[in-house]
Amino acid sequence: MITVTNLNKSYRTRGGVVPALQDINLQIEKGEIFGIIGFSGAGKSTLIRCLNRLEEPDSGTIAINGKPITGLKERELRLARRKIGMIFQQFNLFDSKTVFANVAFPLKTAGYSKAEIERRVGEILDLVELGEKAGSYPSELSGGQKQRVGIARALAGEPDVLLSDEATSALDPQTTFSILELLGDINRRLGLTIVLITHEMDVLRHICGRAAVIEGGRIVENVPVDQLFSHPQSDTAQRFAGIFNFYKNGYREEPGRKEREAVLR
Ligand SMILES: Nc1ncnc2c1ncn2[C@@H]1O[C@H](COP(=O)(O)OP(=O)(O)OP(=O)(O)O)[C@@H](O)[C@H]1O
Repeated sequence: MITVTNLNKSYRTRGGVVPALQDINLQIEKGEIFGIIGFSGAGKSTLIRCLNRLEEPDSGTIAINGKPITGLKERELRLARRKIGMIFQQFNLFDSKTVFANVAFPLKTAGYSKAEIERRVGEILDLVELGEKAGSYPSELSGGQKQRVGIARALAGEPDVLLSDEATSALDPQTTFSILELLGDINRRLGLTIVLITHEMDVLRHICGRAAVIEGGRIVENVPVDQLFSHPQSDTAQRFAGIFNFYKNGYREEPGRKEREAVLR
């Protein structure tokens, strides 16, 4: 379970202080797939990056399975982060390393034995159906395959939580669907808690049970996804749901998916 209490975060820039998150309170249950939506600049990435302290909160607390993340010293934080996997829109793979070496990397730095690394990487590559690509380099893979490597690397250390920062935004609809299927499957098989930022209502509807809507650094809605579509309350949710329903009801031949996403950004 992830518990966020009274979280605040602002950025200090040359132009002044930018409040990015204000008084965030959130509870995400173990094994849940939890969505975060909001327009560009709303604070989604800041929130998800605070969960593993890639961004340092100004105040408030975050606990994962009862263990506080905030307040940990450097070394303890490094250990805690091993149980929090993360995947990114641009995959963030090492281009000069093979698929095997990319997935093995976090295990090596965590001090796993060579035999254990061989076993674990083999297992996890099979799980993401990339067993035959172990010796390939990222440049030899499709976008969907690269993201599968990203997922495998994030899962290698057997995390409790997977954070996904727009992991499917760079992928075509069919590949997006296959990555979502994979995440859903991993969630079911491993009981992994997944926190997922998305701009795509299709993604939210397909995989998330509950979602928070962020507006101007504040959570303005935190409800089951069905409710977000049927009874959107916030301005953001109404616009997301409205645009989604507009296209769903037979206007698909108008602008394409990319234009739709542009509208949502
Ligand atoms: N490193 C930074 N320095 C200064 N301001 C920042 C920084 N990162 C984010 N911000 C500001 O904080 C606010 C929230 O940004 P954040 O990236 O969390 O939004 P987002 O909802 O993830 O947006 P997007 O969908 O465009 O990625 C914005 O006003 C943004 O300009």
